[in-house]
Amino acid sequence: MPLAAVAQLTSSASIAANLSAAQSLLKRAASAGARAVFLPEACDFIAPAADVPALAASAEARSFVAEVAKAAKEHGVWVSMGVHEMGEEKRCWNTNVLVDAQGEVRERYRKLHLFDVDIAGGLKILESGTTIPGKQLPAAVPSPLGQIGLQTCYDVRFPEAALALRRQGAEILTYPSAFTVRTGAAHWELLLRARAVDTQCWVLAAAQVGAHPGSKRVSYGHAMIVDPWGSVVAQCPDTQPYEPTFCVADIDLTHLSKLRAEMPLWEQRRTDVYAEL
Ligand SMILES: O=C(O)CNC(=O)[C@H](CS)NC(=O)CCC(=O)C(=O)O
Repeated sequence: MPLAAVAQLTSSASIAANLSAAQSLLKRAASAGARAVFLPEACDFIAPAADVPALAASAEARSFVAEVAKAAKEHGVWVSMGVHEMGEEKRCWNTNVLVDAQGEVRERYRKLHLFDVDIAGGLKILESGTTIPGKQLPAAVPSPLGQIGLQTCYDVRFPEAALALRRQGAEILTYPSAFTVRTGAAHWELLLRARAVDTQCWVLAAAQVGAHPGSKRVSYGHAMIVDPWGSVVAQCPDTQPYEPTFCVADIDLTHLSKLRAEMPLWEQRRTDVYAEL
């Protein structure tokens, strides 16, 4: 059974430092036997909104995916990574890039749902200030682990997208994330387990953790792997000081097929009564 590694780390505004953290995680995960490594959202950099356009346009940011892809090839692992992809008018796409073990980009998913919230108690983030929303939901990508459906962070709150991915074949859903501490404490595990149970998919959720140097942001962490029954089968430690780390699980598709046969949700939907989502 193929082993998946799901990472947890603390990105800063230094793209070079973040690249070296990613490279070393790939090396460690590959030597632990992982066939694929899942890096969090914004693993190229996390910086104050005002600095995002210049950082995203920098040479280091533009070569980040190619450098990680080189490491993927060197270590023979697939990689999913969340990065800033420079777009138009000083805004970027928030993209989950999937690279195969030959270092070839297999898919780029641009985050559909942007985190524009103003929650009483202080949490105000306007992701659309720096980010262009994606327009497409690419089909799941066949991989040695199974069919991978790409999502990102806040997307986990929109079950329609997860159901659409399952409908066209996903067996694994990825949610590279940088959840806030407040919303994470309330909803992170609940949402990930709910999406696993709704779709009967494996859920791989890499996460940013802790205080990001050079920015006011603090991320919730708790990177985890949820099986299609909704059990949390692996989780990264929450002990401080945070170090780049990963958790692993065997991605068992026999377990998934058995579950889908025992509880055939997709044959039981009453789309004669309500609209298919
Ligand atoms: O902006 C970057 O550099 C990286 N992107 C993020 O951190 C994004 C947008 S601000 N974070 C989330 O979507 C958190 C969602 C969340 O916390 C929730 O749904 O509760």
